[in-house]
Amino acid sequence: MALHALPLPAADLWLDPHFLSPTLAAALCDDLRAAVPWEQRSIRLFGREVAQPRLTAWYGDPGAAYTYSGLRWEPRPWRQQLDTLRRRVEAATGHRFNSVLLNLYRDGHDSMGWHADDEPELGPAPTIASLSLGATRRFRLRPRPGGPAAEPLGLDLGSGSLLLMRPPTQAHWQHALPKTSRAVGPRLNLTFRWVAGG
Ligand SMILES: O=C(O)CCC(=O)C(=O)O
Ligand SMILES: [Fe+2]
Repeated sequence: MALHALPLPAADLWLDPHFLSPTLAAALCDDLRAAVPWEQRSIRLFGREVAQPRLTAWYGDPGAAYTYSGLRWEPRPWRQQLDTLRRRVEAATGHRFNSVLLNLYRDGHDSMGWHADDEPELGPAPTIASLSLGATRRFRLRPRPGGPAAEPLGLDLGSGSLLLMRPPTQAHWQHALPKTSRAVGPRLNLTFRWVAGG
């Protein structure tokens, strides 16, 4: 029940595989899947609208608006249970967060491509706390072009795990949640963030 440091050069990465109990994690996963107004957003890719291969939702303090893949997102007001989770994550990490992006990966076809969370709203040194619920999926990290001469890393993020990415992780590494051909159930991921102006 504590974060431990993962040895990765030019990064500051911490993992608690058992941040939430399996029972609480499963209950939260079921409840959020049912209660959140999930949307499938599109991103503009080479001038074409492409549906994201996952469902998303965005909650936060008033004014914590965020531009994600060229889209401006106004946050929904905190659900009680998300606010409670935020407070727990803040206590465990020692960082403050004013918003959370929820991703629902319905099955192994849903995914997230390689990226770094380095949008201007996140400031020069973003800290991101990532809570996973439901099916275990492999989260991958690789050095950014010109980044450290280091091997890519794969982390199996299980239900109730908390991953903390502190600076300079986003500056030197990219991450992704690849598709899998394994039969997997739904996975929910919550990334708590601090958005400037919120
Ligand atoms: O689903 C995950 O574990 C990663 C999500 C992520 O990278 C993001 O929301 O920026
Ligand atoms: Fe990310």
